Amino acid sequence: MTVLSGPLGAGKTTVLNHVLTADHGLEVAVVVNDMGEVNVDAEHVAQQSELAGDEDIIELSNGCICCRLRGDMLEEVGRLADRREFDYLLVESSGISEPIPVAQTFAMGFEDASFDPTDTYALDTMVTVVNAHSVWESFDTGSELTDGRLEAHSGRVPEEVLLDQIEFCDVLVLNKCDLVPDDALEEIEAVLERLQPRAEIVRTEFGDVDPAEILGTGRFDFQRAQNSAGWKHELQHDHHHDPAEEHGVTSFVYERDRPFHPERIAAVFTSMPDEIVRAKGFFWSAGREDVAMGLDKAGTSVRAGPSGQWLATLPAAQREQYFAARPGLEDDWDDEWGDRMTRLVFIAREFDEAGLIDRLDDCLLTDAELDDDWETYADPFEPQDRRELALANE
Ligand SMILES: Nc1nc2c(ncn2[C@@H]2O[C@H](COP(=O)(O)OP(=O)(O)OP(=O)(O)O)[C@@H](O)[C@H]2O)c(=O)[nH]1
Repeated sequence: MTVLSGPLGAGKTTVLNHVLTADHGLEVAVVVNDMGEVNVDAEHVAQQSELAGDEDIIELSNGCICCRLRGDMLEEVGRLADRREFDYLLVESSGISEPIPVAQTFAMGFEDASFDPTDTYALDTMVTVVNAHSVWESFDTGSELTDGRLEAHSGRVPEEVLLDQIEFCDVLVLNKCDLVPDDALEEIEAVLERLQPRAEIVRTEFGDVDPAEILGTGRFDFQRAQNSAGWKHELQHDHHHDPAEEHGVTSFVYERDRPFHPERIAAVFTSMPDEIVRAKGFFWSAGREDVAMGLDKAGTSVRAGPSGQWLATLPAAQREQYFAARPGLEDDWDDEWGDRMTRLVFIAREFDEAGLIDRLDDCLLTDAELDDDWETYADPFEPQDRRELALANE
């Protein structure tokens, strides 16, 4: 089976229709998840598809298959498998579906569901369809990557969901290429490659993808997909390399073991230039030695705040387990501060890297400030009891 993800209007249904009517010799069943009251998408698919009789298309409306409808989705595809013979299942997720739980549901099943998909289905390819035109416009004008037409979902903004969809997939279909000049397409692809180095990128107009690019590719692997985000790649590999720039797209890791002044760093985070398409990682904010702060910038949306634990705050026995599991971890240990430090990845286009590094360095505590009582600093980040925090969309 193949799952199609991507924001509203990117062209998922167009791709689906193209594949259903293409000549690939496979009998394809379809699941469409639409958030609307009326399932417009499924009607649309049914009209266009020669294969489609009533029973070929399952509609799941009024909920999202990444959360509320996980169990319903499995039960429906279970019934489908009992009822009919077909070769391949195509799932079109709603624009706001987060791809990881959807993939998890199919690859591993879901506790509350009576149907175990792993007996019948094999998740083969996670495809994300992106709208080349809206990405291009966002580069030009600094507007949102998603053309703002998605609703927020589980507290997240559309651009965060889109970044998840890009970072967790096997194939990226860059659709609506007819609306964008060729040289712009190269830059868009260069950014997508930075965000997601592992995915195959396929350019399409009106969803005219070769079915072999998205059906039966054998590309999906849960572990690999989960680790394939460009920012993870940067964090986990040589931090100090200077990759060749392609079309002005750079990525770099900022690493320091001195804490930030909370107000100064918050000011920088809320005013990061639009050229920074993605930023991710953790940082040390003076006065918050109890918690690792996280930074998450997806397009124009920025969040920063408490997001994880320093190993230094764990009981010694538990910490030893981490050391045992991750050789090298102990080497960076500071006698006084343990693993508290900052490590942030930035992926940006046409961008003054040295300028940003200077701005970040200006946020580090000065030698004099190191002697301050950091607890007295005003803290612009959300309180501890809320994991996700708040600089969103200022
Ligand atoms: N110019 C242009 N228009 C396209 C292309 N692909 C799709 N469209 C149009 O874009 C609109 C949205 O396409 P859909 O396939 O419905 O998008 P979707 O991702 O399924 O959107 P939802 O189902 O609403 O979430 C339709 O009017 C399509 O005709 C393309 O490559 N170029």
